[in-house]
Amino acid sequence: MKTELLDRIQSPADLKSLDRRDLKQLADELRGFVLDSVSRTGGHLSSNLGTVELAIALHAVFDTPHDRIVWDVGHQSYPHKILTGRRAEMDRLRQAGGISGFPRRAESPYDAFGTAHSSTSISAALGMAVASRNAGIERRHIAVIGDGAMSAGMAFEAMNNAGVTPDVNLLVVLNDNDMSISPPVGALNRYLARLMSGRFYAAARNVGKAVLQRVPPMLELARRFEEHAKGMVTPATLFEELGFNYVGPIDGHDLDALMPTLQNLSVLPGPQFLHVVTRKGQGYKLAEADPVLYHGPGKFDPAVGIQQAKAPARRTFTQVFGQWLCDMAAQDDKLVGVTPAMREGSGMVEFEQRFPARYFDVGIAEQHAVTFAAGIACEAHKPVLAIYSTFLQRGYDQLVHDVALQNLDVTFALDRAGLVGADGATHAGNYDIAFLRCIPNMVVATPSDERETRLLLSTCYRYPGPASVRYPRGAGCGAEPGTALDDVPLGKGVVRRQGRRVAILGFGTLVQAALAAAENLDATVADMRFVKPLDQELVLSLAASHDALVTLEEGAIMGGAGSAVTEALNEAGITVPVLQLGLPDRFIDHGEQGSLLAGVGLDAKGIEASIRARYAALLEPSAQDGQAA
Ligand SMILES: Cc1ncc(C[n+]2csc(CCOP(=O)(O)OP(=O)(O)O)c2C)c(N)n1
Ligand SMILES: CC(=O)[C@@H](O)[C@H](O)COP(=O)(O)O
Ligand SMILES: [Mg+2]
Repeated sequence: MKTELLDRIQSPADLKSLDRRDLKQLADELRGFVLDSVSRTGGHLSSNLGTVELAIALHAVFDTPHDRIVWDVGHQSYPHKILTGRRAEMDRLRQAGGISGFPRRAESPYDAFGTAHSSTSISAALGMAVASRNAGIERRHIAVIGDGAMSAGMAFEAMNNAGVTPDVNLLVVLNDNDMSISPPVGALNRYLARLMSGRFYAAARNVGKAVLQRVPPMLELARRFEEHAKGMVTPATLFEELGFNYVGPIDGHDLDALMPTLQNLSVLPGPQFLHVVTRKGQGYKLAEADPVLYHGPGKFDPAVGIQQAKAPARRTFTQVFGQWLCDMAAQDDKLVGVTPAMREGSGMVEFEQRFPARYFDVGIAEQHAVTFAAGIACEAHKPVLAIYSTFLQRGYDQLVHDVALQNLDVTFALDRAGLVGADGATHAGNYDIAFLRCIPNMVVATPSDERETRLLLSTCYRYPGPASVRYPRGAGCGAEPGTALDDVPLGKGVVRRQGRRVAILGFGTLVQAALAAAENLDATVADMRFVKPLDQELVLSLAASHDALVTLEEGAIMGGAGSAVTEALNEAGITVPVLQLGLPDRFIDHGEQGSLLAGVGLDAKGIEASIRARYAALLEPSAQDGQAA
């Protein structure tokens, strides 16, 4: 692959000397490089193929890193990373010790704001703009936000605030590719489509001209209001009504349109809004045709594209959930499925096809999703909200205030619980056990394998209040989930292996590693199934029949399932040594999921080692066996 011009780019300063023709060639080279490099590492592809020209134009026009570019979500920031001195590091993208798949302040001065959860860019850029203004610093602040991310509450809140904040150097670039991960949903999306249609295009072009003439934004707005009142022009865009100067839509792959428009906007004060139209997967035919499949692929050969695996892979927990959802929906017509923009990731494709009237993709709107589910539950329907653990963090107040406080019957299917691997700390679902178990009325279930996942989903679904079932990213141990919709007694665990001296109380899929470790230790292993209600009886009986306990969970130790066990023992006035194993009090970077778990001592070997280290005296064979004899 030819990279003659790309080879000359060490930093964005090198872009300044390239003429328009060179920049276009650079775009071709950069796009080829992105495709080649993502096909070798895996990562987010379609979105990055769409931001090549935008990244070039922004860095060519603005004075980065003095000027701030804030990429929303940041999954589309690879061209930016490559242009800002990280080309050589793309080989280790999202791998342990390598660079992140998202912008990170610690990684580069060009990464103005750390992201990965969506719709934060306008708030962050506005905050920076206000700080710069107050400090008297001449600086531009640019938020680049996708049409999917634009649909979230935070983006609207920020626009609402920015539109009346005087004298801020803020430019919002809406990167509109008419796609979220899956096809976009919602009224804003429809509105954007109308904006792109001919009816609005002429009006938008006029606004563009007005901007270029440097008419002060508010005056311009007032003028158009007046004209509109007289029925002379088409209506102002929503963004203008919110106090922004709206320019566009322009072709985001056309440097001849992008460069002069950005240059003009770069000297205008006040909130500016540029609407660019791009294509997800641009330049790679297979991704253009199927941007969903190429949103976040693993490694593949670009010459042939993503291939179906020959041998059927082990079932993922997501698939187990998706199948359960369809089966339960077939049995119970009150079941309603809700996803905040994660249809594929949450395993709801088949559910949507089979039960379209009961499927709701509410957009990137976790807060709304939770309260929407609460409303459905008020009317005696049974919502199942499928949500990644990390994204439920967005809907915490809604969970407490709208669902739990009213004891509403909402089932939370929490995918990606625990360490997720390549996406890293931003996406790790490490906190849900701790933040859910402290909420009154909540049930918190932690299945240990695929079969248990199905059982606990049915159990929580039938529980007439708020209940959550958490399961990790990827495949389980291969336990056949079956087709039944049986449930299990609420708040009761089961002993999986009877041993002596030490009892391991496992919460979730680490029970499998505990069983392996227990063989060498001759320890007892209990699959606790529920963090809440906790099986107090089982905890107390294990404490009475063993010298020491170990709690095990793929979640933050602080406040987690282990804490629930120690609280129960304290309450009963029982003193027994308890070793709490789980995730430490630090953020864990990206890497391969299994290695990350091993790195924090949560594989079978690490669990055995921790238990031996803590209970060395207890496990000393001669001393104990001698006593026993
Ligand atoms: C709060 C939150 N919810 C969900 C996601 C998952 N997610 C990542 S990218 C994405 C789609 C974003 O669409 P858009 O902003 O239009 O960007 P595009 O991929 O089209 O470039 C979603 C839903 C997320 N990162 N953060
Ligand atoms: C950027 C983002 O939030 C998603 O694209 C996420 O990376 C998907 O993760 P999964 O691959 O686990 O579905
Ligand atoms: Mg989009």
